[in-house]
Amino acid sequence: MTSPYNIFTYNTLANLLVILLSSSLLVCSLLITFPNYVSNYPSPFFNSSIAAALSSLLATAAGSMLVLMNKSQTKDTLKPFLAYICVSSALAVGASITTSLDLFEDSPHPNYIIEIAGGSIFTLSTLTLIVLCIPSPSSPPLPPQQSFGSQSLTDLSSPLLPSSPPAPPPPPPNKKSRGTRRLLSLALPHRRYLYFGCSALLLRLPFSLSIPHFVAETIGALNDEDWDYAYGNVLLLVVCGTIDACLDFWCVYLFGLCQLNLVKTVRTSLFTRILGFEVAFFDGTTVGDLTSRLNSDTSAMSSDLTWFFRFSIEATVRITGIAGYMFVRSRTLAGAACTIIPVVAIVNKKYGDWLAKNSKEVQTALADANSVAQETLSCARTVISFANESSESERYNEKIEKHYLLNVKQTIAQGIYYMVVSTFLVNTCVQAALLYIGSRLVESNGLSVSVLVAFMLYQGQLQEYTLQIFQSYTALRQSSGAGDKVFEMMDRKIEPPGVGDYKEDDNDDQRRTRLSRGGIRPARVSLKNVSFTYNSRPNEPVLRDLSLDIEPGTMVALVGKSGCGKSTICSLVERFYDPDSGSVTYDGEDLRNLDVKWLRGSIGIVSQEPVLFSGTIFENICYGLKREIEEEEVDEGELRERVEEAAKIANAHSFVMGFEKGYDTVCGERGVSLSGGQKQRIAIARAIVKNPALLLFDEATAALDNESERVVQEALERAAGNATTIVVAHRLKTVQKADRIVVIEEGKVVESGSHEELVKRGDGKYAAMLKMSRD
Ligand SMILES: Nc1ncnc2c1ncn2[C@@H]1O[C@H](COP(=O)(O)OP(=O)(O)OP(=O)(O)O)[C@@H](O)[C@H]1O
Repeated sequence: MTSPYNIFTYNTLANLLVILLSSSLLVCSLLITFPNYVSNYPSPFFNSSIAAALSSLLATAAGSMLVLMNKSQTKDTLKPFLAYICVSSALAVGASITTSLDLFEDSPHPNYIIEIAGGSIFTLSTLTLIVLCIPSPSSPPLPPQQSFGSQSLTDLSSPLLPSSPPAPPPPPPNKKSRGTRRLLSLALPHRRYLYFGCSALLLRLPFSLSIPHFVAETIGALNDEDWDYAYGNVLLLVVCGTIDACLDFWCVYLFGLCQLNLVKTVRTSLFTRILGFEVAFFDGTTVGDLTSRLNSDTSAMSSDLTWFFRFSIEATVRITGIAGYMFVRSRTLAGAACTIIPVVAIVNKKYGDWLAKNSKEVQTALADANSVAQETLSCARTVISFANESSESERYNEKIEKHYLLNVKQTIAQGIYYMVVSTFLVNTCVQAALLYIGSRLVESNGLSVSVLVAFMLYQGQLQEYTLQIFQSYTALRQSSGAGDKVFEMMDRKIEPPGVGDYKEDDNDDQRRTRLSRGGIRPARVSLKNVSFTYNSRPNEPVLRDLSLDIEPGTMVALVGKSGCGKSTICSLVERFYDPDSGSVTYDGEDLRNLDVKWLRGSIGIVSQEPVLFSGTIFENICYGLKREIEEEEVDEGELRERVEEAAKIANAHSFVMGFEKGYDTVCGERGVSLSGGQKQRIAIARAIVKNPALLLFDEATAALDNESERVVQEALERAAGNATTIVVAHRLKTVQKADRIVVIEEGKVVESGSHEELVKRGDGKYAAMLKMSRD
């Protein structure tokens, strides 16, 4: 194993060596260039020495940047150095070719092909070097399972599940580059749009690039009073411009399509992932936060990513083409036009890093504001009834103000960036320098006016696309800021009771056959020496060494003071949480060995506040048969029959038929258009329509008035007919028919027996509770 000390020495030496070499090259080139320029002596080495000077200047700047950026000394930092040395050599080759071209300068047929090749190598090398400098030097490869690659949607989350045996912990990643690389890999499944988009782009570029040339040629022809040539160029401009415009549609459409698909994929995979999280995760996360992740973060990360591909490709091709054209027409002016590139690279790198950090904060602030809005709007009735509208508005304003201030900061930074880079450096300095050098060349008859005009037009484009290539990088960093938050959630380890952690083992088929529908039912449920504490309150144990055995087909009622742990027992039976010690078994099998989806599918639950979905009554009852419907196990007629049968047992059929649209009546969001008792009866129908082996009624009648309670209680008793039933109840009169009543106190079973047995005891806890409730 290489010691960190060795790597450090190697990296530092490599950097120093490269800087030393390129600096000497720079000094030599300047020594040749300046005397030539000052004396205006037309040396054959004049232009090429400028190129050599520039390339070595770039090499020096890039080398220094690498040293500055090389903070983490990992093995991967070697890669950019090797690439850097290769690119530096390419620069030197480019410069030498350009130099050798001057030897042909006096020949009657200058070799333009070699000139173009020399210029292109120079430009491409420069761009490659800068692009290489931009990412952080240490970018450890993604472990294969974390790369999205061409994986399917479900595959996106599957690698993140705990595996058996547990994988060794991954090495600490470089978050910055990992996020960006992972973001880029997201586009891979949609690469066909990118391929076609890029083809359309490459096809249109020659037409698009030729336009300034025709403009310059027309102006030159007007100057020479060559009218036919001028009109011919105008015609060519119109033809090329029209073709360019038609192909532009396909570029916008295909890249846009890629973006839409990207957003869709990220959203659905994130949504699936979130639904797989364990219940404890939802205890500590607000809905607003999650919707923010799903809406703004996913669209922020995807929108810039697609345009990154488009603009970086377009800009690279345009820059190469323009630089090639410039080097053919005047290498001196071309060299001057390219000097700005490394400066823009450095400024952009700094700006991009800052923007990524700030954009993460902006997204967090927006998520906070969303949480408040979501919470307030979902409890609008309560807010209004307490006349707290203004204080809630104030709370939202505070959060949105923070978001606003962060955006103001970003806008100021944006303003400074455009002022310095775009307006001052590019528009002012470079234009003035080119006009000055160009005028000197025109004065000494080294250049025609039409070439200078073409240069001025092309240099505008050159600078614009140079900026664009860096801005697309900046946008990528910005989207990776939002992407980090999405990936954080994607990578979040699912704790055991989540639905996403299920791993089949050899015994599963056996178990499922034994326990599947038609197998043992109703179910037998046992809790053996169960102790449990919620993670969010580690110092407050809820259940303490609790044991409870529930015979198949019996109804067991859990009673006790508020907060003694009754609902927690139901949550453990549903495997929303795992006990800290002891075990919960279902037909003798520890819940941890069962497919959690299958387990929950065999349990029907009715809680105190049933949540109905916004669809029709029929759809709400069918919700309990989702799997069967998806797998086409029930046909439409059978479905109607089962729904009506369940509704009849739940005492819901008659009131549903009283509605004008019957089962097609819309429940409204969260069932607002139904009364509490009606909602509860729909919820009972929903729970029993799947014919569950175990029914959990968690204070199902607690919120109802006497009449509704009676109807619902009747429904519950009828529904309990075929299943093992656990009833949690406050009102003792609702549990008197239970086979067994279990009294819980401080997380322990303190008494158990039928109503009659417990009453007979006289001095027991139940008898006392009963007496109190009658008083
Ligand atoms: N998600 C949670 N996170 C942390 N603590 C919780 C959570 N749910 C319940 N608790 C705490 O656990 C204890 C038992 O709660 P549980 O809901 O099981 O009581 P309960 O007997 O059903 O009460 P009630 O009859 O009032 O519904 C309480 O102190 C409660 O505050």
